[in-house]
Amino acid sequence: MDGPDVHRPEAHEPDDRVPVHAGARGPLREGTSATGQLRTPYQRPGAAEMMSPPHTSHVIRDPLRLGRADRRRKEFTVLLLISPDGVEEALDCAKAAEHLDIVDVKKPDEGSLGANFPWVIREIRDAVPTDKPVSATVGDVPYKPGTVAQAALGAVVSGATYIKVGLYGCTTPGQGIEVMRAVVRAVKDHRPEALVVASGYADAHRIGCVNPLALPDIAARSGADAAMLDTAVKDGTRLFDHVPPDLCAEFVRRAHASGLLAALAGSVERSDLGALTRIGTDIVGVRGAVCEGGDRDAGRIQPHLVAAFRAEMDRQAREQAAGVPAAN
Ligand SMILES: O=C[C@H](O)COP(=O)(O)O
Repeated sequence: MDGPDVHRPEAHEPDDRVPVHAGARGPLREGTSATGQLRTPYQRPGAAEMMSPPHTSHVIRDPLRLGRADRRRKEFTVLLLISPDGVEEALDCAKAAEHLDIVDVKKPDEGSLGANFPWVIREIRDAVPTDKPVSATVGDVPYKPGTVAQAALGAVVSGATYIKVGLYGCTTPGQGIEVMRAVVRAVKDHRPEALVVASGYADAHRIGCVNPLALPDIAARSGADAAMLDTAVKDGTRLFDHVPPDLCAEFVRRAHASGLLAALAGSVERSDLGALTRIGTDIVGVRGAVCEGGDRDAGRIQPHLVAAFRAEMDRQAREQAAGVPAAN
């Protein structure tokens, strides 16, 4: 393929024609967009409003009752998804419930999007306040639509209302769409209001899976509700090391153009929040940054770190809504 080191599908291109790999030539590079639209301001279509109470923070929940300043702030409001590794940490999340929006059940020792046990999802659902949606990862999944659909059903039956699928074993958009269509059917047949999240990996070039910028199209064409990026290899490298801010902005633009929520994660730190807020992501997913010592494996989620993370998110939203250039 000529030009940039990865293929960048157009928003509605039938990607299943294209055997897209991020390839072995390295991460996405800043300024290499083939679209030329990266810095074009996009109109957020109000994707966040598609989530109904209690799925949203109060700012997003009541758009019609907002004043002008609040409406502007809402444009920059990001939902905070925190990933505990089990019931104990979920209880710590519950202590910080006022500062977070979504509790995301995973099993980090089984992978970046490692799936936890159904009974853990259920216990966590019971442990966190009922106005906080519980998300569950189905795993870093293989290209096996039947297997993955059944796992996704397990997650929704267990009480999760966001079902996240990491398309680890899919090497083409066509494979991703096949898996996600099966998941959407399995989940929505059981619980139509549940949200399905198609997740790819910012460091796809390291594992040979589907191009991260193809995720919005995969999500849209399979009937999913959100497109997400995380990192597959948790080795200290971060989202922006692999997909720089301008390409994350393109990811968000494509998701919004298809009426999807956009979610970004991958060893995100407080210092990334300025860029993430400007980009307009709807959800930021975090674990390491709110764990003791910043250690997602050995550390445990600390309520005061969740509060501090949220405080910085709020500061960024306020300052950007006011047009003040934020400090980062
Ligand atoms: O879904 C979010 C992930 O759990 C992010 O974890 P991380 O911040 O440690 O990369």
